[in-house]
Amino acid sequence: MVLTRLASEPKKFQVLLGTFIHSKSRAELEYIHNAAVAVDEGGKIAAIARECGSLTAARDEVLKQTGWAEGDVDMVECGEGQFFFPGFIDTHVHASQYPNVGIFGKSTLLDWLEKYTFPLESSLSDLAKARKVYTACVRRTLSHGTTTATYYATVDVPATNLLADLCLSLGQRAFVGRVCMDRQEICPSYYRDESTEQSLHNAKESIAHIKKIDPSYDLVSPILTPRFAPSCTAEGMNGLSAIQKKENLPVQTHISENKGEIQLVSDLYPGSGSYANVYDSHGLLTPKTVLAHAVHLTEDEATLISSRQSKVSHCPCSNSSLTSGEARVRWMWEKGIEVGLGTDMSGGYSPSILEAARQATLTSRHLAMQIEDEALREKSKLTVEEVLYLATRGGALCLGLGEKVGGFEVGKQLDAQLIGLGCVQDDGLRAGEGEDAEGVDAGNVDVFGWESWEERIAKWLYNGDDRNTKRVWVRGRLVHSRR
Ligand SMILES: O=c1[nH]c(=O)c2nc[nH]c2[nH]1
Ligand SMILES: [Zn+2]
Repeated sequence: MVLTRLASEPKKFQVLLGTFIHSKSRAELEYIHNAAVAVDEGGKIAAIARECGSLTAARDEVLKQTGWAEGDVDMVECGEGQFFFPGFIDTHVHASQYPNVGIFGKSTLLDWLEKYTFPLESSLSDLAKARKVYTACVRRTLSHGTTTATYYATVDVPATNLLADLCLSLGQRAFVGRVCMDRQEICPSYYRDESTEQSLHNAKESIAHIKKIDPSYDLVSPILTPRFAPSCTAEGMNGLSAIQKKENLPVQTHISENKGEIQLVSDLYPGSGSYANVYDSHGLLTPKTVLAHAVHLTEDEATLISSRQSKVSHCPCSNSSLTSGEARVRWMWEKGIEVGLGTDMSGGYSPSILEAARQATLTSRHLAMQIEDEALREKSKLTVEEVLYLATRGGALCLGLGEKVGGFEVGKQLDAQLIGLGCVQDDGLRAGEGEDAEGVDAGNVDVFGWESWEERIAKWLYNGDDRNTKRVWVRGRLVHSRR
């Protein structure tokens, strides 16, 4: 089958034809074959025709349902070995740290911040440099299928606003956070807010900018971003909580990533009882709060976080790179906490949520190896289906986007990726020898033709990369194409 190019002047409507795969539940993927998804001019899914026997029948059915004339529609058809998958959701990523991916040596969190991270972030007050870094970051993450990213920018307001502008123009759904660091004795003198008052003022400035460029926060939303408890004062956190309540905004921060960090929090907030209590007593544990890492949470902290309906971003690449530890996803699920995935660049070494999903399975296996009881050990391992849920619907729920994105349903927006795997022919070569049918390198995944769909997905998870991400759409707009 031939994949139709989108015309440079897109038509009003689109119909995607082929196989659609998405999470039905945490445990189960749904495979919808011979299907058509109709997308309206606003990027919303208007109709779906499922299991029609052939793509022609699916196309006819969806045109009948919508009443659209064929001439008004751009058709996008899966090629051999291709399928549509929901766009990935990165619930925790530092756009400002993108140039440092892979550069962490043997450091752990607190020395890594001092040595690698604060100097880079502070240098992005140079707007030309910020433009270069942020453009590369947004383009790179889009190319890996990340349709929604929850970004930390820096303390600098103009650079943060620039990141929001770029997300809007490049078409990535994003939460953009100006980083609050108002605790003078902890934050480096060259990289911090001048005062608590200034910190809150700057947070509001960034919110006002985003409101101006995207008044309904349709694509880009501000997110309140106290860096982590050690870098913020009590007054600063209380002030952010007041803004949160007034504006009903999301919040992101870090929690319990590293033992030295936890000790620092306990020293700075004596009598608080726990790291989670520090945020809670300053009004920052809300249903719209995403807490990154949560590696060393206690039972009581998990119970508190669950009772506040706050969410957790699991960042396995980062937790391994900075030797922070292993977050217990299934334990958090059992506590009733919603969990998504974060790349946490550049604590994490990769811009890819597929890589984060892969590492989530491996981290769960490292946890399993510490369990004596065989049944419990098996249960603790995360499955392919579960980590792909974390990467899509789980992330959407963490960000309050569960009704908008994360799967293929009528009424949701089309945030999706077209995945192509390499099809091995009878001579052992792939079409075009080393290239797929489109003349583009199909990457590491060789499909021999006898694999079930479940096996193809497992091969994609464990060996896939951005070469398999052929097209990416956000709100129906084509935002990345490998051609
Ligand atoms: O992984 C992390 N990355 C950061 O930039 C950071 N700041 C505080 N705590 C952090 N953890
Ligand atoms: Zn982080």
